[in-house]
Amino acid sequence: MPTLISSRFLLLVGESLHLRRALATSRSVLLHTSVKCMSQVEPNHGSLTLSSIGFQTETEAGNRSTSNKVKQFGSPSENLKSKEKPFGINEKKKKAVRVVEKQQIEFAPFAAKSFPELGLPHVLIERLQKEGFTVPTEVQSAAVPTILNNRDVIIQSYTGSGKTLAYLLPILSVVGPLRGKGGDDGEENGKKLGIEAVIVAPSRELGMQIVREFEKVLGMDNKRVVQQLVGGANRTRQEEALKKNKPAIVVGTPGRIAELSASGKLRTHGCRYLVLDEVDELLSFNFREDMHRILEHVGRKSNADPNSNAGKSERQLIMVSATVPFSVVRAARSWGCDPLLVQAKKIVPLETVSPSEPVSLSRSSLPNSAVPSQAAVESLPPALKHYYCVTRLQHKVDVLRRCIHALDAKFVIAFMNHTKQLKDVVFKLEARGMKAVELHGDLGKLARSTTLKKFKNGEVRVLVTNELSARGLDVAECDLVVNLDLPTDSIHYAHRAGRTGRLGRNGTVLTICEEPEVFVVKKLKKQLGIPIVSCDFSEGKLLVTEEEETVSTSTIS
Ligand SMILES: Nc1ncnc2c1ncn2[C@@H]1O[C@H](COP(=O)(O)OP(=O)(O)OP(=O)(O)O)[C@@H](O)[C@H]1O
Repeated sequence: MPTLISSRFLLLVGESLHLRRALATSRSVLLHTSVKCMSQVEPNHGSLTLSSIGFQTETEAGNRSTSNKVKQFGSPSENLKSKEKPFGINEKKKKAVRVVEKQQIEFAPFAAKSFPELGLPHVLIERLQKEGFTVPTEVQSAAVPTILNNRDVIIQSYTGSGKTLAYLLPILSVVGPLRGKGGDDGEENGKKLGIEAVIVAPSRELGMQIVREFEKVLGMDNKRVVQQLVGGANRTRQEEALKKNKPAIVVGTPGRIAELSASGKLRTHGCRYLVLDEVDELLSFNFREDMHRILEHVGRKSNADPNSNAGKSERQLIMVSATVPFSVVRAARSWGCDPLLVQAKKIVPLETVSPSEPVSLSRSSLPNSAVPSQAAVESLPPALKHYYCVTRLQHKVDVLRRCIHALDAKFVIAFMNHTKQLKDVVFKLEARGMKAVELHGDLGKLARSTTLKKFKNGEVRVLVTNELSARGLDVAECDLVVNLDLPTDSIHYAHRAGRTGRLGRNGTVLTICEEPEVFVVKKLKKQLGIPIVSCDFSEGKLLVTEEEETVSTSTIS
């Protein structure tokens, strides 16, 4: 039975962060369970500065816990101070979190111009430079120091804004061969510590992409520090690799991680970081059981007395997505410890987020509203152009082809809702001399990765796919996304659209629909707060036909 504890009561009695964590972790709150105390939120404290939450540079970065094996970076006096406090956040800083007044966040490191400003270890910065990463994105500027300061977070920022590095860098600052001076050497009294970071992603593709991002930063020599545990791959081989390589970081899908954990082949009780990437998807009904196991076991000491606070979760919880409905906020409050919401230029305590002010794209709060939510816009890359074109069902592929020619798009992702129809579209495009390929969950693992490779290296121009590719797929060059079928809601629209315009690039999104579906597009337009302009294609050009816009003829470059 869930134990319901009033957050107001907790705050009134002035419990320590440590106690809050213990209470939070001792609750047996089911995913999606509505926790009553959540309605009793603190008054709005406004945004926080990084310094007010204790942001420090490499020489100061704090430790999470006295019992945690990770040592401090930096000065001994700072270390000593931190050791006296649970979770490395001293009382002063804790207070600052509680009483901070509304204030604009305009100064560094939100606008950090280089990675060294974020307090990362030197050796890690060198690796980043080698890989061509020199300037952090805004969300990285906000998230890296916050995570380094041991805070539980939800990271919300638009698609393609670099959220993966935003959590990967602070983890690699502490775990593995690129860690800072005081980081964890992966051993205690000569014994290997085991898994120190678990990263969960909702699909194999996304899991593998995250592994590639880790490998990019780690470099070839250190690849074995991270291991993928995705479903569909050979489980025995994964178990053998776990035994042989003793990775410090695993990245996988909920099913496989939960399976290996239940069989005792994956020991994560001492784990320090739990990352839930695309968290809103992970908290969906499909993953409920596996996620429950993961949340209950990762970073939880197996021999801890359930009635005692000692040995309770020391893990740091990091939740990530471009779309954060209120269910995620609720889950973070239940499973995390005083979590912060980290966005590109803003950090606020989660307590200040209420259901009526969604973080972004809350299904429940944006039904028929004519007023776009500012937060909703934050899920989409700012440089995207959105169009829709009305046609008959049988002409959709023809419109797609004409659009590709008009925009001279080179890397096109076309979304449909049903797997069966993908083949037909591929066939029609190929028949008209346009290289296309289908990608969906019914393909085997090998076929899926071969298909993706072909698309990424430009062998095929159009990837015809379904919702599988809507989240996380990172093809920098993708310049056009087409909805051949309407997405089910604004969340799905945002994730599909986010496959283009990545990291500040230009991109176009075209929704091809039939006349009776136009009202859905108009609804999406309102919910997202973006112009989705009616268009047509003629003589190799895109013609804007929206009445309320100035009717103009334009070629989009
Ligand atoms: N600071 C940076 N400088 C240059 N490239 C970067 C930087 N940060 C991230 N990237 C690159 O940008 C691309 C997009 O990053 P990433 O996939 O993490 O975005 P995202 O916000 O997680 O997107 P989505 O929400 O769609 O999953 C990746 O190829 C990544 O390597």
